[in-house]
Parts: sequence; structure tokens; C-alpha cells
Amino acid sequence: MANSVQEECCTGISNGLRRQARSLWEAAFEFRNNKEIDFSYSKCDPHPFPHPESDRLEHCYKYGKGSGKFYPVLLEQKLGDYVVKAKLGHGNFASVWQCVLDEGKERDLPYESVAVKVCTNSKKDSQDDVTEAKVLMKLGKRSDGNGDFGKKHLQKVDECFRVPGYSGDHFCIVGEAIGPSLDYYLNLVEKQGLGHFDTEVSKKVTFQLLSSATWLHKAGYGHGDIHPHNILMKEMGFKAGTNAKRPICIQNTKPEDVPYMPPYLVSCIDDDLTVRTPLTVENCDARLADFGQTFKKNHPRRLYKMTTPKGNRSPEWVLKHTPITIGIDIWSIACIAYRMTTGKHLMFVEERYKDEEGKYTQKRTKADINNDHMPMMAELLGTPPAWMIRKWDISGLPKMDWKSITPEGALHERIMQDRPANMTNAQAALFEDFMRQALTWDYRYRATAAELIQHDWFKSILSEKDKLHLEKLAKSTSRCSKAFTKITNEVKSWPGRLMSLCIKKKEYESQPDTEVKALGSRLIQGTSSEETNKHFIAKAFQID
Ligand SMILES: Nc1ncnc2c1ncn2[C@@H]1O[C@H](COP(=O)(O)OP(=O)(O)OP(=O)(O)O)[C@@H](O)[C@H]1O
Repeated sequence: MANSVQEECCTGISNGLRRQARSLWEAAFEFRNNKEIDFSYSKCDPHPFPHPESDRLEHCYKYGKGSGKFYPVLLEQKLGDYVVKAKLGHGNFASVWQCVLDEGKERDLPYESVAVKVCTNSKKDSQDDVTEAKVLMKLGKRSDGNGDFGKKHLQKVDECFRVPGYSGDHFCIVGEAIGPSLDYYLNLVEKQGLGHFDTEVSKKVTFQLLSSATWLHKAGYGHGDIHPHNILMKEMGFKAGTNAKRPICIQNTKPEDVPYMPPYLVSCIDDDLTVRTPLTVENCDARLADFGQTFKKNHPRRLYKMTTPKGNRSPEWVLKHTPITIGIDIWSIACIAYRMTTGKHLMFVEERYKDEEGKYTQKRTKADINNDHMPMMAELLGTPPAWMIRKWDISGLPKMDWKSITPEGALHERIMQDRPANMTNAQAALFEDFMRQALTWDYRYRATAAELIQHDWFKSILSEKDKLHLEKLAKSTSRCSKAFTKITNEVKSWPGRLMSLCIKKKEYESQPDTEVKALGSRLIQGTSSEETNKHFIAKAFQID
């Protein structure tokens, strides 16, 4: 008996060591190559080769023989124990279908409508799909033993299976069919001329996203790909869209691929903006979906496929050799909050070149995009911390005249300019304070999701249940634990920073004098006390 316990212990320790060694090896590999393959071809910018009927259909080149292709799904076809009824959407790595259980099959599913995500047949992507399913199933069973506040806003997954395709199996993930994406509603308000969400709705969706991130981060995972396509708005009795069958556009295909294509493509819910009305405070219920890029909080991020819109990426994501942490989720949520509240992108980076007629052509290079993006951040948020300026220099980004950048940046002016007409000064001040805490340059000082849900900006939308939970949370995130988190974050960042110094030693320009002196800079770097923040913002908005 004692022996078997000892053996179990040894296996546990050796498995743990092996896992650590593997993640270190992966991290070193990523670190050396700083490798990132960009797949974001279709969803977040106009389609490169639009289908004549809809630029929201998947492109024909997603079908065919070979690796990385979609499975040709048809309506009423069987997928495992399910029958396909409608299309819900597609991404870069999967098409998603609303299904019902086949006759005679039984399941005890905790939701009314089923979504089956049929992934591409690529072996490499398949590893991520399996991870996604495993993590979601694990999270579904997990409980924090404290009411699981926020868990409800994560997608639920119950089962997975494989279907054989022409060139390899396609992994399928069965989960809850939720509703249209947040992108659908953003397009809807844009089309209706409103441009932005009602502020209370925007607050509520942001609060729901942050509470789901709080739960997820506490469970030890980061999402890694938060953007409006991956946020789904729960709809009761949800029925997928128009289901129109669009014939394949043969001139866009390679002749050798034609035998492996479906005879038609199916249009999905995101195509039809006439069937829904804008979200209201009563009916908005967000779910965080698509965990294809999820990562363990304590393990370095594997950076090899990225689909998040470039404008929503945080500085440590753009700068080379900088640890990627759960802070990237916070940054993305803040960018989405800005878009919902004002109807404008906080930072919009063109992802493709345009021709003389203004039509999109090929993709811009990563370096080109970063060269636009980082100065945009500096203009908006002011001077970054000294270590980031050093990295800025060795990353080959355009040289900045730091003296011309105000330490606190132009975020205040942007909010004043973009805010909805009915947003009062006091509300705008709270919004700015929220944004500054979430968009802190240095990921170590960026507010956590648990800190942000306690922000006063959300006060007006809190239910009694939310208030009770926040009270508990406030007790657990005492000053002492905040200080402890900051110290551990600091220590964790040393190896990455040391390695980057070893990789390239370069003289860098002297730090701007303004950096540590100015009040705004302290605010941005998150080192100031909350009182100083409030004082600064109140002064800017002339509030007593
Ligand atoms: N459970 C669901 N309920 C309703 N619609 C869904 C569901 N899952 C996915 N969709 C729709 O399908 C689209 C694509 O799904 P998903 O984002 O999971 O695919 P992906 O290939 O992993 O995407 P990405 O390119 O972002 O990695 C979503 O944007 C959404 O509109």
C-alpha cells in the first residue's frame, strides 16, 4: 500500500516536472522565433474576395483537398448523433451549426439548443481544438466553492467526437447554441444610425465579460482571443438565421478542389440585420465563447496563431520578448467597452492595404501594422514606462519624439469627443478612470478583472446579487493581497526581462524627465493611489 502511494507520488512529481520542462522548452522556442502566424483573413476586416451574394459567407478556398480545410456540411445531414438544421457562423478554424438530436438518440443536455463546431482537419489546429474542448469541459465541472459568480457567462460544452473527412478527421465540439455575436449587435446599431449601445447596456455587457474573466482567471486560465465575434449574446428560444443556400462560386475555386466542395454554402444569422432589435438592459446576457486560444495563467503563452483584431491587442503583445499574461484579456475587454459605449474604435489599425479606388488588397505586414499601432497607443495613453521604451527601441518600432507626447496622453480628449450626447461629465470621468485602469501600459500594474468589476462606473447596473458578491470580493481583494499579487507579478517578469536584455544590448535614449515626475504618468503606470487617480480625473473634468 505504502509502495503504491509512493509510486503515485513519484509519477505525479515526474509528470509535473515533465510538463514544466515541456512548457519551458516551448517558451524558449517561441521566444527565439517570436513566431506568430496571422490567420485573421475574413472576419474583422472586409473579405478579400467577397462572394457575389454576401461577404459574410466563408470563402470557397476553405473547402477542398488537403490540410486546414472545412468539412463540407449540408443542411439535414447527420453529424455524429445530431442532425444539422441551420448554420450559426464560421471562423478561421471551424464552421458552427445548429443541430437537433437524431431520432432514437438520448442525451441529458442542460440547454435547449445544440451547436456543433466542426473544426478544420489540420493536425496542428486539431491539438488546439482538443485543448479547447478539454478546457471547456473541465471548466464546466469546476466550482470555486463560492457561488461561481461569473461562470454563467462562459460558453458550455458537453461532448466531442470526430467525423472522417477527405484528408483526415474533423474534430467536432458539441455545446450550447447561444445566440448572435456581439458583432451582430454592433453592426445593427451602426446600420440603424445610433452608432453605439445605450450606455447602461454597454456597462452591463462589460460587467458580464469582466465577471466571466474573473471566474476564468481564478480558475487558472486566460482566454487569449476576446473580440466581438467571440462574445455571443444569449437569446431564449434562439433560432439560427435565414439558412439561404448560396451556390458555390466556381470562378473563385481551383478545379482540383471542386469534387471536395459542398454544392452550396449556407448563409447564417450574422447576414440578416432586419430580424432583431438592439439589446436592452433587461435582455443582454453575454457569453464568452471560442476557447481555441486559451492558455494556462502560469504557463507562457504559445504564440502561433492569432485572430484577435490588431487594434485590440495590448502593448506587451506587440512588443517582442515580453511575457503574455491574462492582462491581454483585460485590454481587449476595455477596447470593446469603448466601442460599445461610443460606437468608435479606440484604436483602429488597417489590416490590409487599399488600392487607388479604396478597395482592400493584400494583407499588411505585421511590422507595418505594429508601426501604426504603437504610436497610436502612445498618443492615447501617454508615455510608457522606461523598460517599455527600451523594448520599443530594440523592437525596431518607429522612433518617437517622447517629449512631444503628453505624459497622460489624449484619452481624456478622445472620450470628451466620442462620448454619447447623454453622458454627463461625472459619468465620463468614471468611464475614463475605468479605461485608464484597464489600459495601463505595464501589464504588471494593469487592474485585474476582479478589481475592475468593483469599479464605480458599474454602480448603476448592479443587481442585489451582484452587490452581495462584490462585497465578498472586496473583502478578499484586500490591500495585502493586492500588494502580494504585485510582488509576485514583478518577480515572474524578471526572467523574460533579463532574457530580452541578453538578446540585444543596445544603447537607448535617455528616459524623458517627465516620466516619473508627472502626475498623469503615475496614473498611467498604475503606481499612484486610487485617491490620486480620482483627483486627477476630477480635475480634468472639473468635478468637485
Ligand atoms: N455556441 C454557439 N452559438 C451560436 N453561435 C455560435 C456558437 N459558436 C460559434 N458560433 C458562431 O460561429 C462563429 C465562429 O465560431 P468560432 O469563433 O468558435 O470559430 P473559430 O474558427 O474558432 O473562430 P476564430 O477564427 O475566431 O478562431 C462565431 O463568431 C459565432 O457567430
